[in-house]
Amino acid sequence: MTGRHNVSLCVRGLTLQRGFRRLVSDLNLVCSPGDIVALQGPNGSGKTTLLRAIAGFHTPAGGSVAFEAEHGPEIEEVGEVASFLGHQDPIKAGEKLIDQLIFWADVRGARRDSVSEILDRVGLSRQTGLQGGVLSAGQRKRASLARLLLEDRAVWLLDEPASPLDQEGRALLGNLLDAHSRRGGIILAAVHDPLPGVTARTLALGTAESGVVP
Ligand SMILES: Nc1ncnc2c1ncn2[C@@H]1O[C@H](COP(=O)(O)OP(=O)(O)OP(=O)(O)O)[C@@H](O)[C@H]1O
Repeated sequence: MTGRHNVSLCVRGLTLQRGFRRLVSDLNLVCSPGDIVALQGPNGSGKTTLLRAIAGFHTPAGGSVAFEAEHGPEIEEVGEVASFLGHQDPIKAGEKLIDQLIFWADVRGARRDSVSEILDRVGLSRQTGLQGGVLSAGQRKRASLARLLLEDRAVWLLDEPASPLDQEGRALLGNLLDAHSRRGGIILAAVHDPLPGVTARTLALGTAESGVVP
């Protein structure tokens, strides 16, 4: 893992729409290195859509999302600085876990030799040779967390990261979030329950503050 992260996130006047439904109006959000934000709101209020818009997977109806690095070269693509962990894990059923992690390491410019240590960190050292399809739901979530660690991006965009982790998995997640924030990483997480192990500021969607009241 490299040194400290120094990326900031600036969301200005963001408006998000799905079909005829406006989910977010004129949202402003600034995150500095180390910030943790919990996105809260009822089902369908737009938490996933907001994460996807910040990740560059959903085109906003208005406004802008910008990442800025304090030092270093200009950021050309979101993927250089952000990892997105969605509802659906990216684990392929018919491939061994270790091979999938090595593939991600290659694609995302990470070191292959860190894969075993990272799988160990997320409690999957005994599952490395198993096919993705036989992993439990919680093990697949742990594998997604391994991908986050492997990619080592500054900004983590997480959709319900604690689901469906067991108690020990939640404690592990809490440690990872805390360590990421202490290194200057930014975390935005859509949640229905408080994030484990860390104190987050809350951004509530589906309220007058987010510009839309359901
Ligand atoms: N691909 C899509 N096409 C059309 N509408 C969509 C699409 N994806 C989501 N929506 C709609 O956008 C709204 C917001 O969905 P979103 O998944 O962002 O909510 P959420 O706050 O993350 O909900 P939950 O708490 O249930 O995960 C919902 O009404 C949903 O039906």
